Amino acid sequence: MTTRAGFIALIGEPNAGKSTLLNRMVGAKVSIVTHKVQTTRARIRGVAMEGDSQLVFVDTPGLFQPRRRLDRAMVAAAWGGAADADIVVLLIEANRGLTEGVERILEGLEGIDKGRKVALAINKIDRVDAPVLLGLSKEMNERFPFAETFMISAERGHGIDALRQWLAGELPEGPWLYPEDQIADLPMRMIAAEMTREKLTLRLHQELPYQMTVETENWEERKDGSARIDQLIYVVRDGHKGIVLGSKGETIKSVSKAAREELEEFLGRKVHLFLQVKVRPNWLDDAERYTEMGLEFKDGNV
Ligand SMILES: Nc1nc2c(ncn2[C@@H]2O[C@H](COP(=O)(O)OP(=O)(O)OP(=O)(O)O)[C@@H](O)[C@H]2O)c(=O)[nH]1
Repeated sequence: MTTRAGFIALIGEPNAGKSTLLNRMVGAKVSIVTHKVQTTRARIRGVAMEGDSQLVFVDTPGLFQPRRRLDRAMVAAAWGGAADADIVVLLIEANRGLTEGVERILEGLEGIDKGRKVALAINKIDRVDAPVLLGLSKEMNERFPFAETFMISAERGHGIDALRQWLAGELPEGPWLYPEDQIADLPMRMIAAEMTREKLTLRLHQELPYQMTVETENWEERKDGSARIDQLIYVVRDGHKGIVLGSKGETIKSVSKAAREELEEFLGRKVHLFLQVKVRPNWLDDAERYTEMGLEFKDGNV
């Protein structure tokens, strides 16, 4: 059996339908997966199997906020995430066409490695007539050398199978990146920890490397419908603690706010999030905890 596996970066303007498409592609199994292959540049949004191919979808947050200096770094990281992927899928809205935002993305795509396959998926085809759609497809393909064009409706499920099958066939040959039994939804506590870890990584960019972990220590459902979540952030050195806290606790405060907001959106209710930073010098050696976190340890990298 020849297996294939690889990363697919799904990019597009806000509201293009990325989440809807992801849900379609990976079915009920949209999961936030923590793994050694997790990069700081892209986050893993879900894993799908198609025949003998494993499709790992990544998301590149930050393509659209290049205002402040930090944000520019995030945008650069986001493009790095797309460049790391085996295939990039640009999702656009049929009813909006080649907007300024799409144009900006195309300019970004021109900057990444020419060998990378970029597919175009025109979404929301239920909103336009065929001639408009064909015109847009032509215009887009004249503007950029897409490897393939798909016309889909993520919401209604049209064209999704064709896209998934094409992706499966285009991924490089190689072993699966995730054991099959890991492609299930992660427990909520782990997802919550991963959200905080992601916010930390985004906020700290490259200042703080992989040697940091977040664990959900306590989860309390409150009578008013909200949840109280306590998490511990483990760093390996004393010096890292200061970086995570930031001056006057600014960094941890903004991380906490961002993570809380995402959790509230995810859970659909109010969340009280409490973060604490602890130094645990030898956590890398602690195989048991590692397994608990769903991580694998290999060659000194996480
Ligand atoms: N008519 C129509 N609406 C769609 C289709 N796919 C997605 N939508 C709608 O478009 C809106 C945005 O979809 P999302 O999946 O949240 O878009 P997104 O790209 O993840 O958005 P951000 O999270 O803001 O980046 C939602 O209201 C969807 O229901 C489609 O095929 N047809």
